Amino acid sequence: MASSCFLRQILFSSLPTNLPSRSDPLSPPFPKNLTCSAPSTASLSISSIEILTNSRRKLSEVRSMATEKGKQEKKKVEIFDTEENLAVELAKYTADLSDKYCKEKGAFTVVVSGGSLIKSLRKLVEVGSIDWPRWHFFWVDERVVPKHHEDSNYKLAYDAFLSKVPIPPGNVYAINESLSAEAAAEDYETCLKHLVKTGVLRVSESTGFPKFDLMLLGMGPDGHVASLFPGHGLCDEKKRWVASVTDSPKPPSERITFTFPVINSSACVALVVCGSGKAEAVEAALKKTGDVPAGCVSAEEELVWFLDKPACSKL
Ligand SMILES: O=C1O[C@H](COP(=O)(O)O)[C@@H](O)[C@H](O)[C@H]1O
Repeated sequence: MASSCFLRQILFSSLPTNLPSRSDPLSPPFPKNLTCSAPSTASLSISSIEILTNSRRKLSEVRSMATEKGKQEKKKVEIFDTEENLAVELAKYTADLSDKYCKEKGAFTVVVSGGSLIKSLRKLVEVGSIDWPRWHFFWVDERVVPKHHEDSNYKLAYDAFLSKVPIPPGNVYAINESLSAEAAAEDYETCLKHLVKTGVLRVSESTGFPKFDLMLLGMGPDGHVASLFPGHGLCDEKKRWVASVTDSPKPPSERITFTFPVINSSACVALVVCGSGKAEAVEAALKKTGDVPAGCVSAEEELVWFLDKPACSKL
């Protein structure tokens, strides 16, 4: 396949001259002082990115350098001609992982964000072979609003997805929105700890944080993931599994969010980003032209960026 492919290589260590550099005045005003609290074994040093094109899509694959433990995490960037194609491939990717984990361990633990990701999951409900009763469904972040509120990530997922598939209600872990943000975060963390004890949720051997099978994440135009915003101190959280936010720059201000150590202990992470409005943040995350939370995301086994063409227009 590679022979019929267009191949382009970008070396992260020496950026192409036609692309804005870190100090370029046209670069987005992303903070430069963000540090990530990824577990030590997930600390990565990206060496290069290869972009391959076939008739249907571009496929780029980033191989990270070895982690401290010598294990190689696989990074891929998949670029699709249209959001429709992206949605089809995202459904296949998720269904394949569901199949693998349901066979291997009898359950599939899946985490979703809110936002535009949910629309891109629409093709999943059409996949006939998924063993839905074995799914356990979580949110990487949630707004502290009633479940019927327009801002609720639960409502978004329920209306578009959960109401259409037979995941047992007992396997859907929504937050207790009657609590304060702080108490709701504690409550969710307690729930995760209980699921670890009962064997529903495994724990990463290298980090001690819960290890979800798949995390499906969106990214905001400012490069935020979950409710971890650029320059916010929570990006540095090292101990808590779930944290509260009371000063979210994007309304509503009260939220709860998984922390980076939890996100980055996942077996697989799919970062799904569409639209030209996010191209600068994609560039910042992948080419390190700015410090954005999305650039701190990693996975223990595989991280895949699903991008449409407008979102990768600055790569
Ligand atoms: O506030 C949030 O925003 C992000 C990104 O949303 P998008 O609509 O720009 O894709 C989302 O991933 C997060 O879950 C949500 O709470």
